[in-house]
Amino acid sequence: MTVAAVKPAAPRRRLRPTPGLIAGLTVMAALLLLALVAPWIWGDEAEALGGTPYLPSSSEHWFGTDPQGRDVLARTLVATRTTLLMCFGATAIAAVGGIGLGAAIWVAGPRVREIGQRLIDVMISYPAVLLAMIVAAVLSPGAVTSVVAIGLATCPAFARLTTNLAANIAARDFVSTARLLGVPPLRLLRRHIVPNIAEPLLVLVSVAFTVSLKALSGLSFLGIGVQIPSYDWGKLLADGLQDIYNNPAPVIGPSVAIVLAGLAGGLIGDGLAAALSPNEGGGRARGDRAKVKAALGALDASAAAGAVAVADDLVVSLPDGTRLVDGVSLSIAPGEIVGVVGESGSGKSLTAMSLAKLLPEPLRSDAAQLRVGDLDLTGNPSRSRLATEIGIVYQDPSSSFNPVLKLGGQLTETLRVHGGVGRGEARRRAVEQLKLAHVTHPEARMKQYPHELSGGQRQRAMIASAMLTKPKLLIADEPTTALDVTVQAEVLKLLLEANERDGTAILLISHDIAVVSSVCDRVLVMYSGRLVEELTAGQLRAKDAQHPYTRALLAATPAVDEDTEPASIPGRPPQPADRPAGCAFAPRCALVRPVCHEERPLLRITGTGSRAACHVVGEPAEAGAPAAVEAGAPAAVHETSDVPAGPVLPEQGAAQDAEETAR
Ligand SMILES: Nc1ncnc2c1ncn2[C@@H]1O[C@H](COP(=O)(O)OP(=O)(O)OP(=O)(O)O)[C@@H](O)[C@H]1O
Repeated sequence: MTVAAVKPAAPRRRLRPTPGLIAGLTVMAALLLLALVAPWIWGDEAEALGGTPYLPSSSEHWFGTDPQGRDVLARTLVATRTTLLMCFGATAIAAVGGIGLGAAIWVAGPRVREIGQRLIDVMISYPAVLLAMIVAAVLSPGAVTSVVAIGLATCPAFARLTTNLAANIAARDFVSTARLLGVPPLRLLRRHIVPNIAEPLLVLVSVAFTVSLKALSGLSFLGIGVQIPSYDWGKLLADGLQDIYNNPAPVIGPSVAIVLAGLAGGLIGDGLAAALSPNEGGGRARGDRAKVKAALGALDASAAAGAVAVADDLVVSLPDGTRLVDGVSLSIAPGEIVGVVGESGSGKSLTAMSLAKLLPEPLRSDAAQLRVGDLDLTGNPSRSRLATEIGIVYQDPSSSFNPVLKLGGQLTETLRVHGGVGRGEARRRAVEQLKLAHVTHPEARMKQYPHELSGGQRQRAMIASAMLTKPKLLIADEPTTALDVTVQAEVLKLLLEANERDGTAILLISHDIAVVSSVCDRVLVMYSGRLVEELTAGQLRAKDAQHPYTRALLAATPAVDEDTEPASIPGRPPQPADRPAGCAFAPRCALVRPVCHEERPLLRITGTGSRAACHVVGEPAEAGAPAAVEAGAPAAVHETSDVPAGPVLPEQGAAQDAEETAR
């Protein structure tokens, strides 16, 4: 599997500075300049004693004088340095500590993560200033104590945002791919998670600056912040308050300064949030569904010796024992293209992800046998072998690649990390694969970010990436669903080319019966986490399906070359937790018998050579019994013979193909 990247790079995003951002940055730059020069220019004036205390505003002292007769304007300007230094210090502690804490919680296992998140929630529910006041009161009051206290009190906000954003990014396809590549958690965090959550964290930094400013000024105002002879704006505000009813001038200077700095922080935060919007780019062309069919032809079934992938009695379950995939057995021969169809939630993706050992937490898989080649997936298989022997193409090309890394690095990483291939050779092979995948300007693409490619080009690049190590098994999970139909046809053609060229077996998951029946050799039909029928693509094309569910699916598929209206399947599949004891399809099946509610039907070879899990298939049709579906239903159901549960061996699949050919 070939995806993740080598060198983190700054995201190439279209920065659209808003007037607010420009204003905020300008004010902040002016304040920073002031912080730099004010102590040199007005330092002496600000410290000079001997003046008249509590002087009102005058041309000599714009904001009057303080209780010691010092010029308040000069002191306000000089206090800029201390105030900003404290704010930046507290913000840095909050950001570094909070992001570190959030990252540590995310990297830790699910149990620690849950406890950590609860603790953060509790910490956040206490106001930061209150927390800081307690810390400042317990330790001796002073500038450093206040900075540490406010920094620590703001940490939980960063920690919570980090864990939430990390969890969000961790669910993305490119992170799954990196996990498949065996990237350790810390590296995953540094390379794939942090760069992708940097923008919202940056916005939080500016918010934290404003929060720190208010909190630190508040602590100094209350007398538990900066202590004499040091002073910040909060301390100046407290000094001015002593005679505010007679002489309000001294509070104006520090008040204006606090408002200005707070406003600058807020404007920068809002401006950054608005300006840093990613450019997904790429419009979609229009097309015609018929071209999908026209562009594609069926392939001959592979007749190789040993299965390249086997799942025997695969169960994927939730921690409470609910079975999301319930006893699926399948096998894929080398070079074979096996399709998996079924309604949404039928367990297609979880079955496929089990074969890549990429189940999301907290799901677990159990199987009598689960392997790809000789790689036993029930244990702890070599990550390196997993990465090179299994390729994955995801549904959404926009989330398949890490958006902040250039394609070149992402394409070459597996070869370099797991194949021991040098940088130059890895790039050469990546460019070659891009060419094979008909990616335009492959050399230039290597230097581009994913968002600079159209959806179709990205999916081609994804296929090139997945094929770089010449995997034994390529899992394509709805690879065309997010694409326009004309691009769909080209992408499917690419998969076929890769299959023909390298003999890679493909597990193709799709909602679209037309797609699987034109591309695949064999098709598995899933319903409610179970395999209900297994038939050849030829049988599917001929609408020679046996299971009432498959026939209903066929009838519900709109045909471009027929006038018949597609028939919808009444009802909905059961939730995995409410799956009925007998046949899961029974509540929706027009051919249902009492036995269907009581006994789970086993997969049995039918008279046509397919395998169907149905009590009714093979039984003589009852007089007057309603057809399962109006359209696409065969004239009669065929005889069946029981077969033991377990994966269909390649020989069995080949026998079915031979049988079909003979017919
Ligand atoms: N991480 C998860 N936690 C809990 N339940 C899950 C999780 N992932 C999937 N499921 C549930 O498992 C069942 C099978 O999901 P799966 O994604 O395999 O279905 P699917 O056939 O691939 O559906 P779709 O075509 O919509 O992708 C569904 O009921 C789904 O809600």
